[in-house]
Amino acid sequence: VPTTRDAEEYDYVVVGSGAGGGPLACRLARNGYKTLLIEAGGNPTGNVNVSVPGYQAVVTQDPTLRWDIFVNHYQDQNRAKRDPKYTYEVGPYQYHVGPNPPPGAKELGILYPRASGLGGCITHNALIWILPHKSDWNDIATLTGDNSWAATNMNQYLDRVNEWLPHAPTDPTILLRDLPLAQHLLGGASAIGVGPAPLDAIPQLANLLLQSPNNRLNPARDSAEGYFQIPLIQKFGSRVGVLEYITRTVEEGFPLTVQTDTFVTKITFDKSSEKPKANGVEFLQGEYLYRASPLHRPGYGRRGSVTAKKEVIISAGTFNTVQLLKLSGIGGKDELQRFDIPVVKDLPGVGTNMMDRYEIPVNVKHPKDFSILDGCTFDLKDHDKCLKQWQSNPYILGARGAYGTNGLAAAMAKRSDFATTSDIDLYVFGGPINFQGYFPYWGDFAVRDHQHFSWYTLKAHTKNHAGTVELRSKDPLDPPLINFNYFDTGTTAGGADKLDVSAIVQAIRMSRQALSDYNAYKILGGTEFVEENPGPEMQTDEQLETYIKDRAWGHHASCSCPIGPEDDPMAVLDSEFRVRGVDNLRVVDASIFPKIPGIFIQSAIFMASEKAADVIMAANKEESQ
Ligand SMILES: Cc1cc2nc3c(=O)[nH]c(=O)nc-3n(C[C@H](O)[C@H](O)[C@H](O)COP(=O)(O)OP(=O)(O)OC[C@H]3O[C@@H](n4cnc5c(N)ncnc54)[C@H](O)[C@@H]3O)c2cc1C
Repeated sequence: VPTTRDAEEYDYVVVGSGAGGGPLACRLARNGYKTLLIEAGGNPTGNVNVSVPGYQAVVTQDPTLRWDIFVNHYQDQNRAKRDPKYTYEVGPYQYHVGPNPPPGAKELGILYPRASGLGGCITHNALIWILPHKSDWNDIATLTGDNSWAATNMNQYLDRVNEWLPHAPTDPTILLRDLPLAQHLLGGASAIGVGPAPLDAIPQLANLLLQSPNNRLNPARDSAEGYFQIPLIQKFGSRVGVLEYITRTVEEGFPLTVQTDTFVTKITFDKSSEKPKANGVEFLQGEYLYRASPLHRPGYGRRGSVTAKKEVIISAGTFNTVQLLKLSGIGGKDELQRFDIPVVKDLPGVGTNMMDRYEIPVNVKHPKDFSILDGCTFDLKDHDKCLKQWQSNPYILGARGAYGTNGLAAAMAKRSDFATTSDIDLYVFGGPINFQGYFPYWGDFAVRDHQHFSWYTLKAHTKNHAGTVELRSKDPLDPPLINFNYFDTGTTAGGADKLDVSAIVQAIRMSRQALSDYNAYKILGGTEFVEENPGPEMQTDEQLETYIKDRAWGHHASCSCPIGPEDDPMAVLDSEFRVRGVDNLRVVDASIFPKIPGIFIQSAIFMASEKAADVIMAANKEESQ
């Protein structure tokens, strides 16, 4: 394959167009810098799967977007197999989930959904928009001594995000037309201590659901317990995010070049001076090149490379940024030498410190369907009446029906008894789905019938930071080896694992309280239900801890290239996103955080991305003076 060097010269080359890279590339271009945004995936503009909030689960199955990445929650595969989501490969991109695999099936682990396409995981995520806590930023300022990370200063970056990102809660009337669903939501309100009297329940619930979990005017917002409807990244009930911002930036004529279907394989360095200087990237061009894509075909891809006059910025996400740095010679030297990769900079922290949240459901089943889902087939086919309704009412949110929501109707926010700061650390979402975590075709499973309701917990401010991302091979198209090292196999100092699991036990008990309080609103006519998971037999702390440790999952992987202080040998980045020990190379994505931020992570990444743009432009101005 001939090697071509791109004739164009760009100021900045940004690799990866998700939450980190997309907004950054747009901001640089909008300030006049010639920017190249390189994205491994294609351009999903016009893909209805992406636009419909109600498809948030099934879009993760879209073969044109998805990367099937499998991870280990536990390295001990026998322990890992206690999770019914444990998956085996039985043929190319064909899977067996759960026990009793057929002979010859290959162990894979637990599916970790990732999207590859313009907009990254923002094109397939659950749309939930919850702002970080002040402590997330103040802790970085304290750790690094760089006060520009202080929460008071970070506020301006939220304002910048708000310039391009629409977000709003769903119209509560969509939810409240289904009285048994409303009955469950009232149970949740009651469990968190704000349940209205049964006779006045619906108008009061509507009022409760108008409250925002993001109220910036409330100084006590970070520790405020309560009951909220969930803001989504959407406009008139359609997903709007990074993809649209990138498209607009190009259409408006800013100097942004977007190169999709281009997989970056290596960062190149000028090694003529003592400190290596990043000066470009090498790539392969073609669709679905990464082996994690179910549409991958072996043996193609056109080689190329491009130069960056000023800087290269890596935003390939928590797993792929690590892989790319290591393949380019930046990582722990022992690992690099094992794969015969010349060491550019020995940085042992690359691919360590990885964090995630823990999530777990309580699922119940009713004998009758939830009426909000009548006619919803979640399959993009002509018979999908909910899709018709969504398509016929493009400008009236309340008229778009169930697909104008992401299916997670409301959440209880709580500070657990095991939190070590004043911030809330539990979000417990309720919705008419059977959500049990991620495995191949989990989206189809979650909506296969319309009789399930789940209270599903997201544990924030988790303490485990023992996750790692390591090379599996020297081949850039091979997904890396990802170990989260959950609970007692991870961070245990100070009883960290126990604090995490105990908070989740408390959340399960709160979910059950909500299910019990459902009965106080029988006036709304909901039927009885059966608890399927964890199941009524699971009552003691020990039983619930086992259920959690066996089945918990996460989807906010982060912190694998952490910012840190100069004297910390495991810090990968300085407080200005610069990779230590080399010039002209930064990282801007979910991997940069020293600690996992907030409750939902996209808002924190967007804000960091806007900050990075500021920092990069300021450095450039300084240099040219
Ligand atoms: C199923 C799911 C639901 C979620 N729901 C929510 C939610 O509701 N709210 C929330 O706040 N967060 C949510 N998240 C998390 C959030 O979407 C991610 O944390 C965030 O998108 C990560 O941003 P990033 O920039 O680090 O990486 P990504 O968004 O993953 O972007 C990385 C991009 O880099 C590209 N890339 C990778 N390697 C290369 C390479 N070598 N060359 C070129 N390009 C490359 C990828 O194709 C991808 O487009 C969800 C995540 C998942 C998986």
